[in-house]
Amino acid sequence: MLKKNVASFRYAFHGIALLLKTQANARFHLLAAGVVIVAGLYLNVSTLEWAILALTIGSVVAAEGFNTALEFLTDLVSPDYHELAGKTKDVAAGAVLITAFAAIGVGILIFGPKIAAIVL
Ligand SMILES: Nc1ncnc2c1ncn2[C@@H]1O[C@H](COP(=O)(O)OP(=O)(O)OP(=O)(O)O)[C@@H](O)[C@H]1O
Repeated sequence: MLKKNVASFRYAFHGIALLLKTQANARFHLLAAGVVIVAGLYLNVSTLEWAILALTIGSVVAAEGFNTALEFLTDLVSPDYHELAGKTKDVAAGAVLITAFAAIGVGILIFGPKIAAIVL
């Protein structure tokens, strides 16, 4: 049982490594997450704000992961051109974009007033 759980974790971490190795977007999102964490430390965000930032970062990176998994699967099932394959990839990419827009909104709401207080 424990052996199986350890193996499942190993596969999952292999998936994360694959995501970062093959997807420039995922690496960019991780870099952006690093910038957000440094900014959060510098600007003293509250516990609730950290929780919102953690969920936001997680949702963007996870969406990128689902998108990549769908791309792999689509390329396997439909290596040749097919309208449905295109729609699948477009919708998956759109879902990532939605989370990215939401993340920008969260960033503005949390960091905007703190930056304004310093600058203005
Ligand atoms: N098999 C296919 N049939 C039809 N359209 C496809 C197919 N593969 C890709 N496309 C179209 O080309 C677009 C780009 O596909 P691609 O596989 O390069 O995805 P991508 O989002 O650029 O991936 P990556 O993150 O690897 O750069 C898709 O969003 C889709 O509109």
